[in-house]
Amino acid sequence: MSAEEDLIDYSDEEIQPTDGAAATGAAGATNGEAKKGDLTVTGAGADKGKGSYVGIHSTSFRDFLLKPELLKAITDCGFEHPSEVQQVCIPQAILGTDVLCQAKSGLGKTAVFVLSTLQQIEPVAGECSVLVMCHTRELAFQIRNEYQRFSKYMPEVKTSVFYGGTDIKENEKLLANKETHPHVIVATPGRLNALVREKKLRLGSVQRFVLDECDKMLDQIDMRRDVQEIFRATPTQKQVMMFSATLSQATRPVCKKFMQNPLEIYVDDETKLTLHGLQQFYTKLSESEKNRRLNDILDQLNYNQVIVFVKSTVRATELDRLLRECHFPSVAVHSGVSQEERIKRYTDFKNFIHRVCVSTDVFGRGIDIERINVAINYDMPDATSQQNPGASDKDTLAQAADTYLHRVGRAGRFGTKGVAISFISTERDEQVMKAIEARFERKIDEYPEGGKGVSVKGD
Ligand SMILES: Nc1ncnc2c1ncn2[C@@H]1O[C@H](COP(=O)(O)OP(=O)(O)OP(=O)(O)O)[C@@H](O)[C@H]1O
Repeated sequence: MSAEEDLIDYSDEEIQPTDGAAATGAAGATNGEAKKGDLTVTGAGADKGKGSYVGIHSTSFRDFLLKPELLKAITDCGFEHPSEVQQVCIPQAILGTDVLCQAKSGLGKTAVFVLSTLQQIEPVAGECSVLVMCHTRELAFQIRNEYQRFSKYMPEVKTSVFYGGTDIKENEKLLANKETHPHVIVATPGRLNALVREKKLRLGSVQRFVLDECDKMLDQIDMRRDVQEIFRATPTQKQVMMFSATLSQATRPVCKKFMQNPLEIYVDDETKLTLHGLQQFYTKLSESEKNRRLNDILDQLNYNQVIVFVKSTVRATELDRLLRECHFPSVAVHSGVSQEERIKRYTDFKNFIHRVCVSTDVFGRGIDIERINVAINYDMPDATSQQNPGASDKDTLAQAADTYLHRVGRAGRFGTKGVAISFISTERDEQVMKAIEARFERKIDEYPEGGKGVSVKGD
């Protein structure tokens, strides 16, 4: 049977919606629509008032009535006030309500599910009750670290991360021993599914099922198949939460098939998806001018850390080599290096050992490195029809615009200042840029000669 034939056609699949959430948090909740800043909130518990969001207006994390252990960890992390998305989601999520959430990049979606799952957790030895999945290994690693940060004062809670490219035997060893068996598992779907299929991991105790970057995970057919298989191995009664900065009208019903009466949060006005603190530019040039221009920009801008996106692993390796030859403290992260080395490079970059990271789309979503204040599209994103057989040009351009939004969102996180610069060298690049401008109703300016007036720092 060919791989294609083997695929489950999702539209024919009957996913059993969970009903646990309906029985708990959503019980008695009314459905309606409300506004909270840039967010449109519908579904469970959204409409406790007319025309405005009248959930808990929390100016402090204390208002959520979280466990003291969590509040202490939140203070240690330096979080003072919950962000808009946290204000909207956390009060419902800690009640067990299903959540489908779109919110701008870098505004704290991770803490929504990390805090709300830790708030509800009652760890039992040898049982996993929280399952979080995302699309890349580095992101899984990062999310696990967030769990560790926030569960600092909950030593009884064990968290593990499982992803491909590492020795599966090590995962199996952890799972075979009640003493080391995690209560929270963060994983990429391929490895997780392998563990489930081999019966090394049993998911009968899962109470919370989280998908980060859910559109990416469900739009990609092979990943969706793994996610579905894993979903089916978990109990019917559970809380399901999904998150992304991009959630198209087409993807929303797919996500909702996994849920029961969810709280839905969308940024329906796409113009509100771009980050306020981020200045966006393009620069026109030929392919052969790219290296020189990158050098100039890196010399001109007073950056903290820079991420440079390229379209292939070969180009990432080459560009990184070139930058290091020019004495820029650069590192490359892509799927062409061993997994151990990839995580090492990610960690080194996060720890400021390198200032420039050349990457493929492996780092295009979710990766949170607060000192990145410049994002450069050395190669413009473009979802080709090869990657999306049958997709229309309109759809591939929309996907490229999504990729752009996620990539540039690596700079200017949590309201900080940042700069994004895109290299436009082909007609297709121009088309993609036009699609981005149209979609987000934002004119992107030409990068000024010598970087004049472009400021990347908060002063
Ligand atoms: N309430 C808060 N106060 C201060 N910092 C916060 C708060 N919430 C989150 N942060 C920080 O903001 C940064 C971005 O958060 P996070 O990575 O969760 O964003 P995100 O919404 O998942 O973005 P993306 O869509 O890019 O994945 C992180 O460094 C996080 O620690």
